[in-house]
Amino acid sequence: MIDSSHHKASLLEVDGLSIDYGLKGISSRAIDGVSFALRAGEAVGLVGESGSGKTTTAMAIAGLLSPNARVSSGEVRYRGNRLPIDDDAAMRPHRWTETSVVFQGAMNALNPVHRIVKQIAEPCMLKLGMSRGEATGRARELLELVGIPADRGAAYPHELSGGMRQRVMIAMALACRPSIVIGDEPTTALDVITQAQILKLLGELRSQLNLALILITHDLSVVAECCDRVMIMYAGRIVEDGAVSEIFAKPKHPYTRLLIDAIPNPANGKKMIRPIPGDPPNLLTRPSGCVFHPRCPSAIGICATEVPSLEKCGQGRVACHLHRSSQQDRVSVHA
Ligand SMILES: Nc1ncnc2c1ncn2[C@@H]1O[C@H](COP(=O)(O)OP(=O)(O)OP(=O)(O)O)[C@@H](O)[C@H]1O
Repeated sequence: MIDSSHHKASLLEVDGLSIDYGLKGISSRAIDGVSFALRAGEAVGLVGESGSGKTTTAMAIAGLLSPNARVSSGEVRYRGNRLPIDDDAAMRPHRWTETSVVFQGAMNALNPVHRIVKQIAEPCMLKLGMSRGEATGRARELLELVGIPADRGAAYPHELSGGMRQRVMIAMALACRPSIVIGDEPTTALDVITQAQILKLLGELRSQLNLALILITHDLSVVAECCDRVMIMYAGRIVEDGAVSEIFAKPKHPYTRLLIDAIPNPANGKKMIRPIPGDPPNLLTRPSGCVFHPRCPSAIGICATEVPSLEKCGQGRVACHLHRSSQQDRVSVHA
């Protein structure tokens, strides 16, 4: 369960959410008991290796789960109301109006045969009930908001640069006035300069519109730049959650520590991303106990047998036996 002190101020609550995917008759758990709360205007980074469940968590919130996904436990609440995330039709009125998504690779998401102004105007007509004229006016305003001159709206997607197309995707995501925007690796396909511009834009829009931002990334340095808070996922679970400043200064979970150590740092001559030793877990044959224990340099006996729950630790939360108060005494004795 999520911390009840968060409830009143929260815009979004994800509470004990577990999602399985069925594939060729086999069901595998993609996220397992994920719980967190998000406040209006907060920027949270969701970080973890490929397959850790970041996108599944995000798609559940946005009501965009794939048809073979099944919510096996838990719920998502928006402004205190339970969302029908496993019912595609019932989710329709909530989609894009409460939470919207900026995907990576805008070229795939945009329709190549329509002018961009039309593509931005479309959701305004469908979701906000605007006339074509009103929707076109709003689309032009949205283009200006994301730094594209309104007259460029007459262009087709292929006539724009990658950065401009990603700005169009952001404009589309804002079309129905959501209060939460999820960026799913929104800058991955872009060069570093354009990446910085897009992240800056997201930060500016966030404060201008009081948007809550969930930024999905493999890249902790992106999080350091634009988020207040970071949640680290491993094998479908949140293993650490806390303020960016605290987590970077003093990571608690050994996996977080390895992720931070892996960031290249030219200042100390570290030029390459250092991979984390061992293989990511196979979700069909999850290790017993803490799923990270086979790769964990600090594992102790209990880690192989008992699943650590995500517990409050300082200002944040961590799921690690080394940080349970009773274990801390034992560890300090042996240190
Ligand atoms: N539609 C699907 N059908 C079956 N399995 C899926 C589906 N989508 C995701 N999965 C599986 O669920 C697990 C979590 O995937 P998810 O995409 O949420 O992780 P992720 O952390 O976002 O990874 P990435 O960074 O690669 O996008 C993975 O094992 C993945 O293979």
